Amino acid sequence: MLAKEDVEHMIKQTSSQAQPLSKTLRASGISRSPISGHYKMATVKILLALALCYAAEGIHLSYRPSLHITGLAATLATVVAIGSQTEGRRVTGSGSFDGSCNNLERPDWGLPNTPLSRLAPANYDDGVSAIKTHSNTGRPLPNTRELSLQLYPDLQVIDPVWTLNTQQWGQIVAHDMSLSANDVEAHKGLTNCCDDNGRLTSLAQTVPFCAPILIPLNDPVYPRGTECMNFVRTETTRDRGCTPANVAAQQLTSVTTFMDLSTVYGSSQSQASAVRARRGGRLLTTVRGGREWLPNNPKPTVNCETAKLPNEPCYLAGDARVNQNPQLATLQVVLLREHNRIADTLALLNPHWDDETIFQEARRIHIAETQHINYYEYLPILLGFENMVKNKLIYPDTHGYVNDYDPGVDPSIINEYNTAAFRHFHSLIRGYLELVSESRRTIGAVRLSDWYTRPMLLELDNAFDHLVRGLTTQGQDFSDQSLDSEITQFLFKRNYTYGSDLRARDIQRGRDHGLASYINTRTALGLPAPKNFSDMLEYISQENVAALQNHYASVEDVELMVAGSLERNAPGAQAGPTFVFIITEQFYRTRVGDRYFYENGADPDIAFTPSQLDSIRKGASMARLLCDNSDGIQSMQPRAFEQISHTNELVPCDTLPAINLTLWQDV
Ligand code: HEM
Repeated sequence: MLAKEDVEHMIKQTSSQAQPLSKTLRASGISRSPISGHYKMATVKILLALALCYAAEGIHLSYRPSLHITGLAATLATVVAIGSQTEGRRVTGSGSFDGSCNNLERPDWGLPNTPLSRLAPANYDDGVSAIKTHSNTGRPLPNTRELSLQLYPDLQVIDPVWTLNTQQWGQIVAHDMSLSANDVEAHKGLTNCCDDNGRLTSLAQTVPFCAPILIPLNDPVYPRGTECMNFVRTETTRDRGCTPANVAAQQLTSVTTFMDLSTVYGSSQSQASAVRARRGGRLLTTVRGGREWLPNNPKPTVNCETAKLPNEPCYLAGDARVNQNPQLATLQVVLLREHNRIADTLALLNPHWDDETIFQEARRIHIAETQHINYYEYLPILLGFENMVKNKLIYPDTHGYVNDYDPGVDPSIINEYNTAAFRHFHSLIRGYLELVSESRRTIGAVRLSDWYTRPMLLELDNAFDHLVRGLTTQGQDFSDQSLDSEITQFLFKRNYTYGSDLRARDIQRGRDHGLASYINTRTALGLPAPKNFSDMLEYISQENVAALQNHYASVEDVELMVAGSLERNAPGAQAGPTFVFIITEQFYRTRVGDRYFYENGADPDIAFTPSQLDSIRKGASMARLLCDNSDGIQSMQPRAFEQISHTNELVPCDTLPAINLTLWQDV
C-alpha cells in the first residue's frame, strides 16, 4: 500500500530543477516579451499529483464529483485519502490551505515542501550540493562576515518618502511566499554548529547541515576569541532522496508559494485548524485588556525564548515566524483582526451561513484585499509603477476582470528571488522603532534587539496603536548598501551582548543554496554581463567596484547577493536593475500562475462578481486596513506606505474608502 510520503516522494522526483523565464525581461528598461511554455507532463505525473492533491487536504473524493479520475489516480487518491481525512470540507473560491489543486494540471505546484526553482544553473563546489567555499580560481571565497563589515556599514540614511510600514509589510509579503525548509529564523537553532558563546562545536565538523559563519580574527565588534555564528543549511531535494546522483540539489520551501495569506491561515489543513475558532467563521483570539490578540502559542519556550516573565504573551499564527520582531507581530495582529472583522460583518449580513461558509468567504475577501494592496500599492514602490504596467503585473485602468491566468506558469519561488533579490530590502530596516501618539508626536522609541521574539511589547499600555502609528510615521531606512547594526551585530541577541549578522547570513545562504554568480545570473536573465571589474561601473559605483575587486579574486566569483545589492537603484525603483528584474519575474509568476488571483474572472466558481471586484479595487488600502484593526486610531494618511505630507495629509479613518461588504449579502 502506498503511503502519502511515497506519493510525495514520487512527485518530487518529477519536479523540474530549473525553470525557464516565463517572460524575458529586457535589460535597461526591464521590459518583457512573452516566451515560454506550457509544461506538458506525462500522464503518470498527473495521476500521482492528483492523488497527492486529495490526500494533502484530507478531501473526501465525493466532494469533487466533477473531476474525472480514473484508474491509478483514483486508486491512489482513495488510498491516501483514507488515512489523512479528518473532516469533510469543501474547497471554495479561496483554494486549499496547502495550495494543492490551484493548478488543475499540476496540482502539486505551489505546495509546501516542494523545491524552489532557479533562473540560472546551480553553483555548488562539487556540482551537486557542497556549499561554495572556493572561487573558480581555487582561492577561498571572501569571509561572509568580512564582506558584511566592509560593504554594509550602519550609516543611518533615512528614506525621505516611504514609511517604515513599507519595510515591514515587505516582510509580511516575504513570509507569505517562502520559508526555507528548516529555517525558523529567530529561534535558537536546533542544530548548534556554533554554541551560544561563539565557539565551534563538535557538530560543526560532523553534521553535514553545519556551515557556521567564521568570525575574522580582527573583527572590531565581537570579543576576542569569538569563533563563529551558527548557520544551518537549508534542507534540499537531495536530503530527501529526491534527486538523482548527478543532479544539483534544490532547496525546499515550507510554506505555500501562493500569495494566499498563509501567514494567517497556515500552509496545511492542520495549521489552519489550530488557528480557527470554529464559531462564526472566526479565527481564534485571546482577549487581554479588553482587546483581541493572536492566540497563545502552545510552545512559548521555543517560539518566544527571550520571554522574561511568566505567562508573557507568545503568539500562534499561520506562520512560525510571527513572534520574530514587534512590528511583524503588530501586522500579524492587524491581519488576524481583519479576518474577524470581515467574518463578523458577513455573519450579520447572512445569519443563515454556517461557520465554514463564513470562514471561507472571509478568507477569500481577505486574500483578495491583500493581493490588491500588494500589487497596486506596495510593489509599485519597489519595482516602479511603469515597470509593473509594462510587464503586465498590474492593469491600473481596467474595469472588470483581468483573465491572465496561465496554467503553464509555475508559481514556485525563484531561488534567486528569496535567497538574494528580495533580501536586499533588509537594508530598509530601522534599529529603533518609534512610538507615536495620535497627534503624531514621537513619545518614545524601543530598540529592536530588545524585543526580538518578545511580542509582549504590543500589549503594554497603548503600545499597539503607538507602534502602528510609528510604522506609518517613521521613515524607513533608505534602500542602499547600509544596514542597521541592530541586524548586523545584534540580531536575535537574546540575553547576550551581541547577536548574529543578517547580511553575513544572507550571503552565506546564497552559497548554501548554490546560487549562480552575479555574472552567470545576469547572463541567464539575458542581461549584459560584465567581463571584467571595469564593466561593472555601469551599474555600481567606482568605490564599490574597487571594494569588490579587493575581496574577490576574479570578477566571475562575485556573488549575486553582494553585487546585486551594490547596484545603483533603477529609476523609480528601490533596487538595482538585476534585483528589479528578478523580483518582477517572481511577482509576474505569482500573479499569472495563481488560478485564484482576485482579478481573474475566467471561472465563475472562483470569480468575484464584477461589483465585488470593483469594491475591492476601490476600498482595499493599507490605510483602511490599519485604521479598521487598531484599538483607537482615529486618523491616517490615505497612502499609508508614504509619509505624511501636504499631498498625503491625515484624514479621519471613517472617510477612507472601504470595501462594501453588503455586496456579499445573499439576496
Ligand atoms: C526586522 C525585520 C526583519 C528581520 C529581523 C529579518 C530577518 C530575517 C532572517 C533571520 C532571515 C533568515 C536568514 C537566513 O537565511 O538564515 C530572513 C530571511 C528572509 N527575509 Fe528577512 N527580516 C526582516 C525583514 C525583511 C524584509 C523587510 C524583507 C523583504 C521586503 C525580508 C525578506 C526576506 C526573505 C525573502 C527571506 C528568505 C525567506 C525564506 O525563503 O526563507 N525580510 N529574514
